[in-house]
Amino acid sequence: MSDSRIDFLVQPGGALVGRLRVPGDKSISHRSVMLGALAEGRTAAEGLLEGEDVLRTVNAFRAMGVRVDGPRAGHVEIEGVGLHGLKAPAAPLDMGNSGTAMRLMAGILAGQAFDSELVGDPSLSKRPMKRVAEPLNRMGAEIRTEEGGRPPLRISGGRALSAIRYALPVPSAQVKSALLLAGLYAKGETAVTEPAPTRDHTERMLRGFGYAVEVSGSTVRLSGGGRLKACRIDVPADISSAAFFLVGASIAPGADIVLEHVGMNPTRVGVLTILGLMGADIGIENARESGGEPVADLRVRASRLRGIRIPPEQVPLAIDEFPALLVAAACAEGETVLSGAEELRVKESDRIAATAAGLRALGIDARETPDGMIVRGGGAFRSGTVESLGDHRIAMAFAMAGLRSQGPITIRDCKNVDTSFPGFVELARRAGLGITIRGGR
Ligand SMILES: O=C(O)C1=C[C@@H](OP(=O)(O)O)[C@@H](O)[C@H](O)C1
Ligand SMILES: C=C(OP(=O)(O)O)C(=O)O
Repeated sequence: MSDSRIDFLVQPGGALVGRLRVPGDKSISHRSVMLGALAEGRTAAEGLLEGEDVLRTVNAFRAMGVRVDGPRAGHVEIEGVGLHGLKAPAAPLDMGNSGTAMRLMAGILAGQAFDSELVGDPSLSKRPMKRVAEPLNRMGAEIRTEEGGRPPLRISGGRALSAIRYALPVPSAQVKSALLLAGLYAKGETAVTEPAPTRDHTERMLRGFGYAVEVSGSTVRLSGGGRLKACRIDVPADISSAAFFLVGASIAPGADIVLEHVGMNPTRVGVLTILGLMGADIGIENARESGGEPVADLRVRASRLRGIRIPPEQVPLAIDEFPALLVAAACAEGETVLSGAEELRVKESDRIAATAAGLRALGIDARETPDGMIVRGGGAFRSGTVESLGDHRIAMAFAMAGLRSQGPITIRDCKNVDTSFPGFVELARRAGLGITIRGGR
């Protein structure tokens, strides 16, 4: 987590070939550590993501007295302290770049007997937190934000929480999860209704830890006062990390890769649906169930993509994949229209603005709209420099553009790739991308 900047330099051409496994799912990894810490007994997980975001979650629990062995080579063991066994941290808990860590931790900390504070890096410090603070305060928590609902979050302990029924104003698995986690500490039944399906890893994993969770239609319910029992977890490869290779192999002439053990949770496969509509050639092999989550190997071969109107209902199911999908759109014949995706403006960067600017820097006709983008594709990228704005997904998406570029591409400020995908450069290079790291500015 050094301050030195790095850039990526990507040479034009190449193809992606071979078999590879991308690192563990970030959403599932955060939740494994959180529920493992709050459970009774020793939880063991395999395939955990050792990205900086997840390490922030690990360190936060260590600072609250939880023993965590590892992670090493994806293996971690957590000595759970039970729902009421956390200790007051001596200093603010630093969630780094991670929105998931900050919002889910807010739900957990709202139910503790001690005061706490959640802080983040400059990117996280700009992101909206009222979306969790407001409903948690309605449950009886006392969470104060900075001006404009931004971090830090100052959480007063010792409040008795009562369950609420809450309709999420925006589709957000992070807000849903924060409320469910606070609901473990609340008197009565917490009910969260979503306007559209979002990732359901919290619901699945709570059940894996022996906690009763009821799902009917778009509403999730649980009652406070139960216990979590330690379990074993197998974390699948992250489909959001696989997405870069799904796009890269689709746009690179001659590409043929297999991505192994990819998480195929139905609330996460929007990227496959959207690429499928664009004409991508993705085969699903060896579909199986592993530790409560569906997984499969994905075989991807180069294909001619066509522009589409992205169905708005797919947006929450592919929410982190749009930087990569829009790079694919730039290589597709005709126009691609993304709408209903205003949430992209409040991620690690404004991903609509950052992706449109990056595409234009590489000679592509990309027009921003308030809630999406219109991209005219079909040609190749030209040589240029893309500002990632410190956003890991912007950096990795534009690295793949090199596969269809007429000249080298420089991508600036890429060190945050380590938040979600440590080893990206090595893995991409081994698969055939001409990518190197430059000590930046
Ligand atoms: O719950 C999660 O693990 C996540 C939910 C999504 O955020 P929102 O809930 O803000 O949409 C996603 O963008 C993020 O990368 C991970
Ligand atoms: C939005 C993301 O993560 P987070 O909200 O956890 O920072 C992401 O990984 O793309």
